[in-house]
Amino acid sequence: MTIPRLTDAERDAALGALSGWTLRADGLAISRDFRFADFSEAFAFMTRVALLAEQADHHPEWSNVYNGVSITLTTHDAGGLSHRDAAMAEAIDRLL
Ligand SMILES: C[C@H](O)[C@H](O)[C@H]1CNC2=NC(N)=NC(=O)C2=N1
Repeated sequence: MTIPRLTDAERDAALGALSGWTLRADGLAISRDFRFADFSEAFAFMTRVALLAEQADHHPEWSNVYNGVSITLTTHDAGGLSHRDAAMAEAIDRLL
């Protein structure tokens, strides 16, 4: 399935509406690092993100070390950022 990439203006608007997310140097992904009290809280968050991802059929690139979770969002089907990344970032932030 082909999904359109955000234009530079759309990307800047999307980033402006998010807090804590940064654009990767190549402009093709956004990332945010999360920190929790302990592993249990971090993994509970990951579980909730996983359920969101399945619902949206849009999946994060992520890693976890103890109480930290790093998430990168990009749209493989678009070869860069799409509205799906912005929507997923907003949905993830609403879990906090
Ligand atoms: C077939 C299925 O809809 C696609 O492969 C979905 C699944 N999850 C996805 N997740 C992400 N991050 N990008 C995609 O392009 C993507 N595509």
